[in-house]
Amino acid sequence: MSRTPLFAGNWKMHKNVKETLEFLEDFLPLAKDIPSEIEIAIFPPFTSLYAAFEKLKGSAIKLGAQNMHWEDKGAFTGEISPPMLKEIPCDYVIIGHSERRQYFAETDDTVNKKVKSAVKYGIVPIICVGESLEQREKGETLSVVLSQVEKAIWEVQIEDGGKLIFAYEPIWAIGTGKVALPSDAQEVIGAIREKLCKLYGNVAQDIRILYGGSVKPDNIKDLMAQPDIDGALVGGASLDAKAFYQIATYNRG
Ligand SMILES: O=C(CO)COP(=O)(O)O
Repeated sequence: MSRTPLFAGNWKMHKNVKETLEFLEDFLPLAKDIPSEIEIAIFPPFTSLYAAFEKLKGSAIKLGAQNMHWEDKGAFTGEISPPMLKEIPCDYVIIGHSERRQYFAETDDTVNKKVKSAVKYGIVPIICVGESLEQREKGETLSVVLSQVEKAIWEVQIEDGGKLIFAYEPIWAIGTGKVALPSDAQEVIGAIREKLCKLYGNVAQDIRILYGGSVKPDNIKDLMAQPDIDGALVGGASLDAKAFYQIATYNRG
């Protein structure tokens, strides 16, 4: 079993090119100190990706995009294709973030198309799933999340667990300061892993599953203590170099 902890910074619609470079000026010297058995990735807006790539040369920090189209080219005004991300190059792409499902009409079907396309192009998708507050209060969390998982990877074949990453992000925990209880996050993430084991067999033991939703330096340690949580997809706190560094080095004293 090999699941390298991953701390992924989803910057959302924050940081232009100048601000991206300023962040990296601060973060790169700190990151030198992060042990190699921990992986860090940042997800700037599309317009900052290439500048980030240039600045990251020679460092171990990975780069990803926040979304993409599933087709490789065509008349899709405003969209970005997988080969365009490969060209930068991006290692990862976030697929199906709840903000895209909520505000940009992303469905389980388009998520599935994007996951298939990412796997085909060798960009590792970070597939986001998570329930709303209403669904949690109605006791529907596991059925909602497991259905999202199953539909996202419908007819997706993988030969090793490194090809897919999931992020469990309860919608009510995103940007609210209300982090999930580590035991609740473990319950859902453990159930996701069980589902993946049924679908993929042993390979699923190598699929990383992250937690996301109000992750901060002061709550990461308890989350990482859970057996199935393999890292975090961090929003707000990843915009600050010091806070993101503190999250990645959570196990120091
Ligand atoms: O949506 C998130 C990461 O994708 C989480 O955002 P916050 O960490 O700001 O709650």
